[in-house]
Amino acid sequence: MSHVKINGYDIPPKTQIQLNVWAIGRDPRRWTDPEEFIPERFANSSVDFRGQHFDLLPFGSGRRSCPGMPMALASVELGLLSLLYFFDWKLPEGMVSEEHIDMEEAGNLTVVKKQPLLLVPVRHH
Ligand code: HEM
Repeated sequence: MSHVKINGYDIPPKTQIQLNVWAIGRDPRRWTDPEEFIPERFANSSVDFRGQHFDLLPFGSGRRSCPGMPMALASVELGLLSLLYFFDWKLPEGMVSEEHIDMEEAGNLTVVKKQPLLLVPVRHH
């Protein structure tokens, strides 16, 4: 690739660039209440996750985007569906409100929950 200039920044050939998609996903100029868990925000939205909209890039974009996307979608949807369809979920004994769930994050290049999520499954099917 040749030398390019983007937004006033010089990018020499062979530079590796890391996009901060975490920050894009929490940008209040792009998202309403970005820190809130509102999955319905995607229900009637034209923003798609397959790499065509740069507001949301869980699988990257372009020719190096994730080739495992179909497998990832099937695994996540099937896993989540099974957990939600077959079980109700209770807080562990001693925890009275979901506000007590520690949502602190850890990590740097990838982010994980600092404390594991502890819930009690109650089978109902
Ligand atoms: C929810 C699950 C997954 C997420 C969020 C995810 C996300 C990503 C992202 C963000 C990239 C980098 C794209 C870029 O550089 O622009 C990537 C690359 C890649 N992913 Fe995934 N991925 C997932 C699951 C999978 C699975 C299940 C496979 C294989 C079975 C897979 C195989 C790959 C490979 C081989 C690359 C490198 C592609 C390249 O550099 O050309 N991923 N993935």
